[in-house]
Amino acid sequence: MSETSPPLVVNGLGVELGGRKALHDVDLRVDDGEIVGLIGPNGAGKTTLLRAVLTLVPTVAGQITIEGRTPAKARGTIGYVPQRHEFAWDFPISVRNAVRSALTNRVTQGSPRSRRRAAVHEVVTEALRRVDLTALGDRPIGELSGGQRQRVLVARALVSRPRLLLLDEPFTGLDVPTQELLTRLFGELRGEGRAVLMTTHDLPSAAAMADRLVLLNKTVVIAGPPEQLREPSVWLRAFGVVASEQLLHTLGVDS
Ligand SMILES: Nc1ncnc2c1ncn2[C@@H]1O[C@H](COP(=O)(O)OP(=O)(O)OP(=O)(O)O)[C@@H](O)[C@H]1O
Repeated sequence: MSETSPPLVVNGLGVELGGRKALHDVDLRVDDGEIVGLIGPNGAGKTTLLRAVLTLVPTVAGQITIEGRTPAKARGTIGYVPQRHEFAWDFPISVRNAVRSALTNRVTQGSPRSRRRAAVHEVVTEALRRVDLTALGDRPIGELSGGQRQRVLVARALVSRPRLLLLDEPFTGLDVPTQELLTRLFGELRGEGRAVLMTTHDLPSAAAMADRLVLLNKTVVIAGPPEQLREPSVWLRAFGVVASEQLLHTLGVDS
């Protein structure tokens, strides 16, 4: 791993799915200690972009570099929070074991053999603590609420202490206390120098917490700090609509 190469650089990325262009000419960069909000309408390609970084979909053009390496070489080093419905919640496993199963050897390989069990216990306990799930460690994952499930997914992403985190709609369907817990946690991760790329439909939260917003509609329409994106036409273009007072109202952008 190169500490000097950025956590994520995407250049001229193209992806085709089912014979149609899902993404074209996408340029994007996420730096250490930065939260980037990936925003766009349904079908804009937000999840596809995350999946391309994870090598879960093939690319047809461009390059992706993760800490200076190809996605194939960087596999297993990225923290990924998929959408909740993508996880097998009916698998008979406890919360603690669900988090432990996401742990890559990289984290404990520096520990002597005799210490390895204790090292695993420590990192799993720490991940559970950070998402406030310590009390539910023995609970079968199938018995969890939606908010608790989301916190399991975040703990799974954190347990290997990745430099780059990809979060796919982490706030969808959460109550306010859980949203606040995750917002606080993502802020802490930024403070630790981690890089976070997060898709969301929660535009006000994204504008409040992200250092930069990337408006995507098959390609990057515009990117910048939230305060620089106050021009209504930018949002209307990104969302492919002519005028939407409600959209602008949601965003707090003056029409
Ligand atoms: N496996 C697939 N085969 C064919 N087309 C696909 C596949 N997966 C996604 N697509 C298409 O690719 C486009 C981008 O989808 P994607 O899920 O990346 O969008 P998104 O921005 O995440 O949308 P949403 O906000 O609805 O989650 C859509 O038109 C979608 O129908």
